[in-house]
Amino acid sequence: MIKTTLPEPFPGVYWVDHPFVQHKLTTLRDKHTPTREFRMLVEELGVLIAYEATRDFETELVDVETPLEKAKSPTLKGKKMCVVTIMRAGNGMTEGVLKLSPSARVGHVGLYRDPQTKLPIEYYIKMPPDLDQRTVICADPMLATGQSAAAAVHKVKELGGRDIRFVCLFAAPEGLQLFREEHPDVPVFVGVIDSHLDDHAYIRPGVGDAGDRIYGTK
Ligand SMILES: O=P(O)(O)OC[C@H]1O[C@H](OP(=O)(O)OP(=O)(O)O)[C@H](O)[C@@H]1O
Ligand SMILES: O=c1cc[nH]c(=O)[nH]1
Ligand SMILES: [Mg+2]
Repeated sequence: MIKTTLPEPFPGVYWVDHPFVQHKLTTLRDKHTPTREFRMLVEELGVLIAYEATRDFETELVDVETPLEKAKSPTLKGKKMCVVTIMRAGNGMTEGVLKLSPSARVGHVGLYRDPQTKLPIEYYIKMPPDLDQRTVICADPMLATGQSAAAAVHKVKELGGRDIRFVCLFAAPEGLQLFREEHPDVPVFVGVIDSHLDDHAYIRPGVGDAGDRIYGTK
């Protein structure tokens, strides 16, 4: 199980309450934040949330020679990672997660929410073959009803994923509950848990449509 010092508002849900994270999330909320800054912040927050989601990775001591002397110093212990990006909006966060671990493999799950049913429709899947040997970090900035996140993780499991974590920026309590019921084995690392979902299943107060704001499509 994940060891962390973070406060837990729900079992298995870890709130990244760092002041810089909270500050950047507030800038994202602002409807006046332009596309360029929005995209940049989502990427930065991808680094910061993934930083907490990987806190329990093991290290081992190796020999290193500094300019002054020989020393033993920790390195990551053979942990192989795969970042699974939930398109489209997940791509913004994934860029950040990859800054932390540039050699990670990347899997893609293409989903969009049907505006009527609010259910996710799958349009693309591509995963590396050895998912069972990797720690999988699924990234999507928005967890609203939780249906997209749950469907993406079902797909990852179907294709071999075992050690899975979910990283997001904004979550609704309803979505977190659904996700944890479907995937009690998958911890969630979240920037903020908002108040509720509105009649269109948008997170309130939220940020609006994250994909549209990252890519300037509205
Ligand atoms: O928890 P849910 O109710 O399933 O909603 C969350 C999903 O909605 C958004 O994607 P969207 O369908 O807008 O697709 P996009 O990323 O292509 O904009 C978001 O990025 C999540 O994937
Ligand atoms: O609030 C929401 C809900 C789903 N998708 C978004 O981008 N925002
Ligand atoms: Mg969208």
